[in-house]
Amino acid sequence: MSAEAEAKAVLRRDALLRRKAAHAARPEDWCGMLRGVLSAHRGRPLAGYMAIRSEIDPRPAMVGAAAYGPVCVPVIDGPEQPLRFRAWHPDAAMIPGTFGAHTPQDGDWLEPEVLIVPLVAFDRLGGRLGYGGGFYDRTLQALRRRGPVVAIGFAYAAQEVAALPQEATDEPLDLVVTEAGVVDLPGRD
Ligand SMILES: Nc1nc2c(c(=O)[nH]1)N(C=O)[C@@H](CNc1ccc(C(=O)N[C@@H](CCC(=O)O)C(=O)O)cc1)CN2
Ligand SMILES: Nc1ncnc2c1ncn2[C@@H]1O[C@H](COP(=O)(O)OP(=O)(O)OP(=O)(O)O)[C@@H](O)[C@H]1O
Repeated sequence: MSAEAEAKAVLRRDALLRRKAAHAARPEDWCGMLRGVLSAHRGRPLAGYMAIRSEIDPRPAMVGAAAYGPVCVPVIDGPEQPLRFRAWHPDAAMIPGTFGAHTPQDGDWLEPEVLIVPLVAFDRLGGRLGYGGGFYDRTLQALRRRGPVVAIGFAYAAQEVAALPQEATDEPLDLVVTEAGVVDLPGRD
């Protein structure tokens, strides 16, 4: 393991503990800020996600967005493969997917232009730490080669860390939204 990967493993453990505590505290309106940000992107194909464990739940914002345009959620194609995205709507039949996140039982495959990205930790440069599969890095790299995308990290404010170690394959977030507001990313303005 590289030094960066080892440092990430330590940060991941600590950030997951803070995420758990934030999730257990059940903030009253955790999704209003995300809804506000997404209102600027109405009608564009949007990828959400089905929350697992203590992830902050974007579903209320996805339900809102589904009234204006296509919404999809990630499906794992295989290890070391970019994610694929299947159309989702509030009544879609869901089945358990790899690693526990639910995925639509059937439906069209979509290419999102706006993505709500789950994460374990973020920093103020748009750095993101996930579960370590590299899925979103590969996915954002592939999507950005094809056209402009907006990657919106969604997290509890408690998941912020001072600085994440950067690996060459890390794909930055364009924006980070928490239950408390839009995080200022000075390095990305
Ligand atoms: N809600 C949600 N959906 C998502 C993701 C996510 O982070 N959150 N993903 C984002 O990529 C993909 C799923 N990727 C995941 C990859 C690993 C683990 C996981 O639990 N890993 C174990 C270690 C597994 C191992 O090493 O064998 C762990 O962290 O304990 C979870 C999700 C696609 N869908
Ligand atoms: N585009 C890529 N091409 C090849 N390898 C990659 C790519 N993106 C990531 N990886 C590999 O995947 C490993 C895991 O990446 P990282 O720790 O950044 O995952 P993560 O962003 O935390 O996970 P996830 O996105 O699945 O939630 C990296 O160490 C890297 O070797």
